[in-house]
Amino acid sequence: MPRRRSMKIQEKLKDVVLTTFNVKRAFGFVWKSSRGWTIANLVLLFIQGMLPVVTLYLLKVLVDTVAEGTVAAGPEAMSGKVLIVLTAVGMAALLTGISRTLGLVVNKEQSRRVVDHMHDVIQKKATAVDLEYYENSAYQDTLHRAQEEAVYRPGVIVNSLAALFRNGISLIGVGWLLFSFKPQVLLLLVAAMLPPLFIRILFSEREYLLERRYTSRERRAAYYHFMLVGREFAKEIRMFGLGPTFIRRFQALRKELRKIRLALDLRTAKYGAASHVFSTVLVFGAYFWVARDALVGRISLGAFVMFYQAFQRGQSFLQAVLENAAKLYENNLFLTNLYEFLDIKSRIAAEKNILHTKQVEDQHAAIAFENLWFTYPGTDKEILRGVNLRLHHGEVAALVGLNGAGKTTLVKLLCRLYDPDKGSVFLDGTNIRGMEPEELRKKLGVIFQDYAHYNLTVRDNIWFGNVDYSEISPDIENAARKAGIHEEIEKLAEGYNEVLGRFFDKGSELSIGQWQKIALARAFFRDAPVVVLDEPTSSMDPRAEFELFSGFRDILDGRTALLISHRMSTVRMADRIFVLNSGRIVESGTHEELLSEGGIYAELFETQARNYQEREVV
Ligand SMILES: Nc1ncnc2c1ncn2[C@@H]1O[C@H](COP(=O)(O)OP(=O)(O)OP(=O)(O)O)[C@@H](O)[C@H]1O
Repeated sequence: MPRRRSMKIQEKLKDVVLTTFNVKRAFGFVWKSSRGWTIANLVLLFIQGMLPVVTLYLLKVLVDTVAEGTVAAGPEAMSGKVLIVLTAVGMAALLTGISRTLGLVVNKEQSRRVVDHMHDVIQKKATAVDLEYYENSAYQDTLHRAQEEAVYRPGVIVNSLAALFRNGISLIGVGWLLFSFKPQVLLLLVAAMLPPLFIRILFSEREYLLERRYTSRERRAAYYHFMLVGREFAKEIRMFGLGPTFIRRFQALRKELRKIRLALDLRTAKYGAASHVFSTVLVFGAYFWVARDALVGRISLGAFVMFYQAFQRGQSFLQAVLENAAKLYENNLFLTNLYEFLDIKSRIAAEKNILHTKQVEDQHAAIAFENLWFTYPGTDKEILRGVNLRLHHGEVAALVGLNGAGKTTLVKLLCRLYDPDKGSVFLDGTNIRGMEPEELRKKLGVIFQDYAHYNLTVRDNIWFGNVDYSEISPDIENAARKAGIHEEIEKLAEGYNEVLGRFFDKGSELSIGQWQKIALARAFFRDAPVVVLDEPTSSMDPRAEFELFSGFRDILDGRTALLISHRMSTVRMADRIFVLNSGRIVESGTHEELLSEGGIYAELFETQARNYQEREVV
């Protein structure tokens, strides 16, 4: 039993040491962010580390010279020597001050660079992970933890390493001085520092585990804060009087988190205080011992002063070394959150073993969905259950179905934001799983129902549809014309350079219908062979919708289009209409064909038509 216990302790110790010095990756971030500044920092640290040892030695020389002067040779004979030693002490003090001031500047700049570099690393990863992760709460927890910690922890690690390095150098020098006088005192010094270190490491780990356990609660509190201060919810919060409720919920969550953290802090303080009592007793024991040696004349006065100073300074160097080692451990532990995030693998990538081309007959299809089955990860409801659908080149197709039928899901599979559980999607006869996702997405001009409102210029909003083109491309205007928004943009004070939304100063807010037209312009600017529009006119007035669709085929100019809409006026102009129901395509044909079939489409159409007529009668 004791043997097993000692093995466990050994393993834990190994684990702690490995975690503490697992600095390669963190150092890599720092090195990449600023090589020159890192080198400058290291040089300054070395100088700063050496200076205290030099100063201590000069102190010994000074005291001994003064003592020699007063006792033996007389003050005049020694004053020249004292002056030289004092000048050296002064120079060392000056150098210490200069290197500290320079060190501060270098350190601040280096930290800023590290923070910016870490933002870059996180942003690149966040834009590369599969969409699936954004719709998954475990991922949101990981992202939250990575963002909370990652930006500043590598910088802190480097600072801890730097302090470890600087204090380590001083400690080695001071330790050597102490050891040469009285080796036992050095051992006492080390023994005094170990219990506080142990407590620090133990409670760092507990804090880390606690933060992991409460991430989702922390995120929930952050969500209430986001709703309370963000614009998106501002209207409803006022209309429904939700402010006090949200504030109460936020406070309750924060109070709970505060209570848990305070309990841990109190426990840390309790054990920390006990360990400090132990250290203090040892340290004062050592002082007493050395003072006795001086009293009985076993060591010189200079040696006693140096010894006393060296012991005091050695104590603070050792404390700093251990403190920084503990910090390294803690920060590395927290950086695991970042590594967990950075190590997320994207599943969506070009697959080499995929059979690229289908049978000859299907090569004529612009898009082909073949027997698609799909369930969202982490759920068990089959959304698509064997979808077969083929669109010809240049065809304008419409997809209809009840809310939740899976229309948007089908588009997500076409864009490879998800992969189906079974079945395949072909674009121009090529299995999309064999294509690089970026290449595939370049061929698709898609606007989702929840399109983005970029609070940037009109030009940016349209240009983002294809950033491979010039920012001042005349096609930006052409796209706006096609979407029926050009005239309205011209009326804005700054035209295409007007900032949209109210996020920034002097931004112009648009109506939802106008935003929708801007999003459409973005899709048209993409200039992709396939255009997919999910509810493109849901917020447009009937005239805007009519104008858009009466010129729609000209706009498409031979491109293939898939429209998803609940508006039958949009749907009926399509060459072919597909009805998605219970995870399958259950009807397909032209508007007239489907009406005469008398199925789901006919029912949807007639319900809408009746509704309009009734409203007109009323
Ligand atoms: N990220 C997701 N995770 C889990 N389930 C989802 C996710 N997105 C959608 N669903 C579910 O998939 C089903 C189909 O959703 P989808 O958005 O494809 O429907 P839709 O036909 O486009 O509906 P609507 O007409 O309302 O836009 C819905 O039942 C929805 O609850």
